Amino acid sequence: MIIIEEGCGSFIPTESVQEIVRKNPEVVPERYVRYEDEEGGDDLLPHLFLEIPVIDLFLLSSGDEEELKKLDMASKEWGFFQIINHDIPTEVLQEMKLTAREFFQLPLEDKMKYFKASNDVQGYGPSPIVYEQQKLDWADILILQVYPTHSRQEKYWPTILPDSTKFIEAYSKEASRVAEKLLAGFSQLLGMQIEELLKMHCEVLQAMRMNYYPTCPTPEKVIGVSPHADTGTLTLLLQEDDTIDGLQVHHLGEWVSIKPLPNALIINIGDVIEVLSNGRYKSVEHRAMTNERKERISIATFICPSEHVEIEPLASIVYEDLKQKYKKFRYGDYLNYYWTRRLDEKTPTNLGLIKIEA
Ligand SMILES: O=C(O)CCC(=O)C(=O)O
Ligand SMILES: [Fe+2]
Repeated sequence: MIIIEEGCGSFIPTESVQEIVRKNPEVVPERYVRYEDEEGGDDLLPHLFLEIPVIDLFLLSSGDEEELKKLDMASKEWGFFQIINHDIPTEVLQEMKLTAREFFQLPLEDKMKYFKASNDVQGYGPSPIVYEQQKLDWADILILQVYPTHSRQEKYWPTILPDSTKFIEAYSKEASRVAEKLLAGFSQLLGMQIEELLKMHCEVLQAMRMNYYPTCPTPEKVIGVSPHADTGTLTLLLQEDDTIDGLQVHHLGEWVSIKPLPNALIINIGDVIEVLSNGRYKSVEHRAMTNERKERISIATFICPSEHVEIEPLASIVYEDLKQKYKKFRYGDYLNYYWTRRLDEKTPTNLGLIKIEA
């Protein structure tokens, strides 16, 4: 069965996009069509192919001043950057990519064993929605909470693939090591002790979202992942195939396509850093597009504070800026708000809740 039964929870069931394409690769159902004309509305096609800043993680974590400056600039001007010299073994990256690919290649009935309950965020399925008539994303996803280990919902881990747990854990451990180095860099930039930003998280919540974007006969009419900003502290993005474009970042009023360097990780700043820094650093809106030729797989790792942690702009920065630009919020409440927003809202309203208007 492809149409998932109505559950009692808050997410509304929709169909697997991969199945829609498998059954009829030529037709895009109406609910996925965002733009009727071939030009894709006013903003569909990116006009710019720019390279986002590249940061050498080895230099950054050795205390190199220039690299720290680059991190500052990238976080102010882009909210996105790539890291090289992250020291994650190539086979760990390869095995993670393979796990994601093998999972989505499973027959539907096997993937359905991991289908998310309607009141869960974790699990397999299309992008979750909470409004009946909204437009849908052209993607299927698998979300797993990885750390802390007691927060895992093991029923969603694709153990049908014998080594998947080992591979997901190996990659996640590396991702968390990389994140700690970046957090140390941000601590310095924000005028804190080197460990302070990490400590502020209490227990780091680390989740993984594997995104599968099937090919689409009319890619100019659909969106793989709707424009959004990530709610957490940092996101680390691994692309399965560096040669397939898809990620676009909103930069200087335009959508810019991001081309990852081979073996680099793409990092973006989430709302937590935007708020802590009183808006100096930006949690930038981004989206993913599809194409006609080849499906695309990406693996996002979200680094977030514990739900009970309260986030507000750092006093020292507010003092310098003479104005507090965001209200204090509890991270868990913010997360709940995020999951109940509409997918097809054009601009992220998630900060609307906490931004103090000028
Ligand atoms: O697939 C991508 O490139 C972006 C995915 C993304 O933004 C997300 O999972 O939050
Ligand atoms: Fe994202």
